[in-house]
Amino acid sequence: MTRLSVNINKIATLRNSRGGNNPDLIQVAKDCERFGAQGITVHPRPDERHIRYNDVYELKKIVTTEFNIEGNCQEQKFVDLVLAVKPEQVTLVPDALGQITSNHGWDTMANQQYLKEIIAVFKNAGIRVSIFVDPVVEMVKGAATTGTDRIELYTEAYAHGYAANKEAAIAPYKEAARVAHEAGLGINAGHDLDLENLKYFAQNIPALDEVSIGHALISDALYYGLENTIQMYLRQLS
Ligand SMILES: CC(=O)[C@@H](O)[C@H](O)COP(=O)(O)O
Ligand SMILES: NCC(=O)COP(=O)(O)O
Repeated sequence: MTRLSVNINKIATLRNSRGGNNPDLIQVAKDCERFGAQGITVHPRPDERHIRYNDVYELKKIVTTEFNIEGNCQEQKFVDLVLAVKPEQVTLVPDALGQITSNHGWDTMANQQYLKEIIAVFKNAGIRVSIFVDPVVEMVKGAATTGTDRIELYTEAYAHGYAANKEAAIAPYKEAARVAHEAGLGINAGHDLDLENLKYFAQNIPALDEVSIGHALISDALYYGLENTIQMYLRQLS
């Protein structure tokens, strides 16, 4: 069954907006797990716009499901953080500094040697590695040469195309997932997944190990409450 990892970046966004500790990120993470989340995901960015590096150390003390840290491994501070915290999983995302959010996967062909080296560093530390890729067969094949344990399919294109033509939107992801599964790669997915598009995605990607969902889930929680929202998302995966 596909695991739901709740990305709590936007809880930190709200907290930081007033300078105090409300909402309490650590308590929210505990409650997300109590409400049924099967993982906690954070994405500490160099500008610490939401998740701060210190949050990651504090979260490590309390996360009891799976802790997934996403970020750009080309930043040494990120590498040092992950090796110090040793989460269950690190997801490598090739973000540039000024991006408003993550908006592309790795070029696994052009970065093959670099990825091989940095992935080995994390795997030698006992950390499962996932790398963020677009649903492009060549990029998935390139990922399979890097030693990564999993890929995370970048699902923005699917989410944006879903309403107009869900069959067309899912097609590249089905092919990318087929190639990944045949290559022995685990399959994660994330970005802009929500209550409308999640079930269809999971139904069409049978080997899907994990989805990490944040922006839409936290937004939905404003209306439905966090406990109810997490269970609504879990029902889309059951
Ligand atoms: C990698 C990805 O698609 C998201 O997990 C990303 O972490 C979202 O980052 P923001 O919450 O900063 O938009
Ligand atoms: N890896 C995707 C993630 O963690 C959350 O992305 P989003 O749901 O905030 O778009």
